[in-house]
Amino acid sequence: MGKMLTAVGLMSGTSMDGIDVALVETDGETVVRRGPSAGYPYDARFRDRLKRGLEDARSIDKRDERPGSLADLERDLTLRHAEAIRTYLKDNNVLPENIDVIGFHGQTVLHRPDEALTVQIGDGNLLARETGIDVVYDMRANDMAHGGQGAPLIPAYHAALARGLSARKEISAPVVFVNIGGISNLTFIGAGDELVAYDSGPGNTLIDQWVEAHAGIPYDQGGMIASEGHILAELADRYLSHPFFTAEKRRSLDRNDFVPPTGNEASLEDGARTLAYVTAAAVIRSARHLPTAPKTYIICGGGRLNPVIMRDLSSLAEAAEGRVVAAEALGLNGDSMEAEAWGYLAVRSLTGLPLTFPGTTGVGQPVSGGRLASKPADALKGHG
Ligand SMILES: Nc1ncnc2c1ncn2[C@@H]1O[C@H](COP(=O)(O)OP(=O)(O)OP(=O)(O)O)[C@@H](O)[C@H]1O
Ligand SMILES: CC(=O)N[C@H]1[C@@H]2OC[C@@H](O2)[C@@H](O)[C@@H]1O[C@H](C)C(=O)O
Repeated sequence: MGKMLTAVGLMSGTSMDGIDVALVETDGETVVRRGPSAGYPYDARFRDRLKRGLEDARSIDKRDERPGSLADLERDLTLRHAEAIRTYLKDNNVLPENIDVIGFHGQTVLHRPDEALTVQIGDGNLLARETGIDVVYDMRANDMAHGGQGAPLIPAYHAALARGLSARKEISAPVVFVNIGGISNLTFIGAGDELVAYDSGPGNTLIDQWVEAHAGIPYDQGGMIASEGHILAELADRYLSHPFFTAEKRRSLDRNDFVPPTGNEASLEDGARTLAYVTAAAVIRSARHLPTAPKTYIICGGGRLNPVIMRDLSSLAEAAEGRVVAAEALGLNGDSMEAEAWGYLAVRSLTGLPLTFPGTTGVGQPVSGGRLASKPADALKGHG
């Protein structure tokens, strides 16, 4: 076993709902301990600023450009991450000097894999100065520079978790991890640790945008709105016949690749119901491109908290002899898994281990990645 490091991962995902923080102890291969985790939600005003940031990012053609509001937003986003770290460490009685590295995802504001362009805002150097901890950030860029899609990156961590689960009797192989965040992605672990992963379709973003526009709320909590509606077959078919599902090659998704229905296409309830179905059916449809049909689907991400999505997923998976389990049923944490992954990947980056593989992002050969921002030489900064 290599040198054991303690890493804290920070994730601000495509749902733009807040910052997830989690701790892992790892040598970059084996995850020895998963520590405490926490979520720090963004307030509505900051979410609106992030949404404006996505608009401003549309004009970027070089990844270090920061047009419009983006420079200010990057700074404020980073300061919010620093605050999240401080609160997390204090609440969990962890001293900053006991953390070897922070894995910092930042916020994706633009993702155009066909143009080899992916932009995550987040200032690693500022975060290192603010926290007094080394930071590994910008972990998608090197994959793209080597011909990969730049996403998904979590599969290496899923593979490490799967190694720890292999003895569990309730799991039949092959296993697939499904992350239902803003966008959904899946990681298939086949015989001999074969790793195949890709984005699988819209996750919660369409539902979130729909209920925000029609009910002024950020998401359909507990699927309550969807459970009052009916699936509109024609609308569902329109989403599920998108060329994304039938294309020869798997590609990673940008938040704006799928757009919500227009206002008069459905009632609030029928829209939410149909989009929940689309989320589930997109996963199963994308799973058709896997080498063999999965027997166990392990569900992570916020979408697992929507029972309407989970019921649809279960019945669609059962029809193909698969079984759906939430991450918690296996002792995993479906909310903090991405943050854990970013901590794990930061340690892999420090040790030069690959973050991505031909089977996960389409990169030509396994590559490492990430940039290191070292903590200030004069050790810990005060927080004033
Ligand atoms: N209790 C709940 N009931 C229904 N849906 C929920 C619940 N809690 C969270 N969600 C959904 O999950 C979303 C957040 O999921 P998650 O935090 O996994 O996304 P993310 O990390 O931002 O996305 P990505 O994985 O695409 O980067 C919310 O926007 C919401 O739609
Ligand atoms: C470009 C980008 O930020 N992509 C995200 C997004 O959210 C889910 C899906 O699309 C996945 O490809 C990725 O995040 C996960 C955590 C990943 O890279 O593994």
